[in-house]
Amino acid sequence: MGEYIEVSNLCKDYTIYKRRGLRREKEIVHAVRNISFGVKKGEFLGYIGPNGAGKSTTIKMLTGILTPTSGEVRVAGFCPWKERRKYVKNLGAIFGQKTQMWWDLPVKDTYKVLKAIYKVPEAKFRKQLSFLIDRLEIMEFYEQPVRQLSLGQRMRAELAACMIHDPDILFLDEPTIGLDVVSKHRVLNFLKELNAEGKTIFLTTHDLNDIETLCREILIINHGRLIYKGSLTALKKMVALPRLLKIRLKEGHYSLSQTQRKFIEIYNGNYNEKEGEIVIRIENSHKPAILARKVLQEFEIEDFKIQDPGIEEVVRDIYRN
Ligand SMILES: Nc1ncnc2c1ncn2[C@@H]1O[C@H](COP(=O)(O)OP(=O)(O)OP(=O)(O)O)[C@@H](O)[C@H]1O
Repeated sequence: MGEYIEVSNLCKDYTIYKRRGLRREKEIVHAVRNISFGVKKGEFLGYIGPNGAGKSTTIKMLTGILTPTSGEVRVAGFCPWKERRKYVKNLGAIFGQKTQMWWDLPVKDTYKVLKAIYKVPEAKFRKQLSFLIDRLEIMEFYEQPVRQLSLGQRMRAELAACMIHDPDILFLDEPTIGLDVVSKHRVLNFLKELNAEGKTIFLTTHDLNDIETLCREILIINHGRLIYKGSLTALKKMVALPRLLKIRLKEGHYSLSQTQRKFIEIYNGNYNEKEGEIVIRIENSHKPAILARKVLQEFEIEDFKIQDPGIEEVVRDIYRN
């Protein structure tokens, strides 16, 4: 195939034990079920799916932390769990929920330890470190122990840590979790820059706006199965959800008459009385112009707009199937 990341028929089962009265019963959880896909070098791939879909399990197998129940994976020519030693030189990984840094060490010492672990030559280390410090604005907390950092600072420090050895591939499992707008912006810009320079990035996140900003390709996983691979634009076309008509009522007209309520009901709309906002899905059977005219006759309107469904809605619709 010649893909940079090649995954074929990948499966992972976990065995769990559940108590049933006095007996302990064995149960198999099929976390990843027969997944196959390929990723090209330099791609920025978004790996998304609802809670418990199997995202982290997949990333753990791709980074060699977990051995699959069956199936094959090749990343940059390596089998991650069999050739982990050699493989990690090419690899940077972040698991947003856990830190990979040493809690009591100052940030700068963490980087020195990593330099030694990855045997990074001094000159290369200095160059890479100054690049990371600059882009991720690390200087302000460089001397502080990791445990004193804010979440946003820690995530930036963490991102730098996984890149000390300048790897070609990054696996990022929720790298923007809990970040404020400013920190997040910084991290996303940095990832964009890395990708533009040729790094292959595999990103997992629940933040679909991040995906929309960054990823050309997405994979969607649900109940351990791959249910979509392709571009976001193609996905939106495929799902083709109806557009939304959003109507804001004039202040003082938020409490609706019987007829107005009936109107909303007929069009299967929703009404938020606190905001004075009506939302109606424009189904194919509706003629938008006629619908708009009727709305204008029926309500005292401040403003209205027609919106395409956002990525959130498109993906939610896919998860449902
Ligand atoms: N160590 C484990 N032992 C048993 N079951 C597990 C283990 N790790 C994960 N699972 C189960 O496997 C399934 C997939 O979990 P996984 O963590 O891969 O999902 P996820 O898509 O990353 O979810 P989230 O978005 O919530 O992080 C879930 O049903 C989960 O309960």
